Amino acid sequence: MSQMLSPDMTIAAEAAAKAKIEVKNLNFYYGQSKALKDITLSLPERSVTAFIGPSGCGKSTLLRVFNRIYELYPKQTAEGQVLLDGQNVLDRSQDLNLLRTKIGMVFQKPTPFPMSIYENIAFGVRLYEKIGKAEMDGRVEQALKRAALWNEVKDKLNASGLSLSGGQQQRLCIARTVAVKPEVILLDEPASALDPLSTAKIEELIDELQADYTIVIVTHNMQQAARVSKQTAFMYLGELVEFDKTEKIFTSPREKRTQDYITGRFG
Ligand SMILES: Nc1ncnc2c1ncn2[C@@H]1O[C@H](COP(=O)(O)OP(=O)(O)OP(=O)(O)O)[C@@H](O)[C@H]1O
Repeated sequence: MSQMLSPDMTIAAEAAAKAKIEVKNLNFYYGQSKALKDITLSLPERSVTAFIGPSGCGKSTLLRVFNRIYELYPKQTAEGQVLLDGQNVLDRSQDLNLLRTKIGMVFQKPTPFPMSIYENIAFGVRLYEKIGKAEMDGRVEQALKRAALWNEVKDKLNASGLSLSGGQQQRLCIARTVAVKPEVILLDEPASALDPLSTAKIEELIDELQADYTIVIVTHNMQQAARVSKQTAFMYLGELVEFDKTEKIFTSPREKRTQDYITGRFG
């Protein structure tokens, strides 16, 4: 007979069992300069985690380690482990193309390709899969619907992606990311270049996407972190100061530095 667990124990057991990404003793260097110091944290699956902290504390650096995008630049090195479903993505043998299909990324400034709305999505899919026209049409439609953009663009799929508004362009970038069926989506300040209405749409979208994806968002905006995330990591000078449920971080943080930051005493 199975043993009954109290609700609290069940939640704790589930949280422990479903880590999607586990970071262990991670250090990161720009040349000789150490930008991340012994970071250890575990990000639960199908949930939104926010990274907050003052400018230069290492939020974007940590995000960029997850899909090894830093390797596009010379003299940037990571030490330690980043486990994706238990596999260390920092292993030399890791297939980087495969890793980047599993872990998609959306940047601060919308970066649509200079091609049609349709092609913005199809282009990425073709890099990884060979599929026919009908299936591609379906994939493009599905991705645009997932990014809450379909109704606004369905009659102009051949128009340039660059003809869209900033907020629409950012949702196109999210559609492009979703279309290759990732497991994790990294968002680096995805709404900081957008107006309040577009920001609200992106936040709504993040809330919906967490049903299917593990999401990590870097944001300067503490209200945004509080609105969209379940867990929040507060970083300072390359260290992870505190990582906890978002509600706890914003109402009763353990560390004085977190308290000072969220109450606006520095940052
Ligand atoms: N390409 C680079 N070369 C050298 N140092 C860098 C580089 N990019 C970032 N750094 C340094 O690494 C540290 C962490 O930067 P990072 O961009 O990760 O911080 P952040 O918290 O995301 O900041 P912001 O909120 O301003 O984007 C900073 O001291 C920064 O100056």
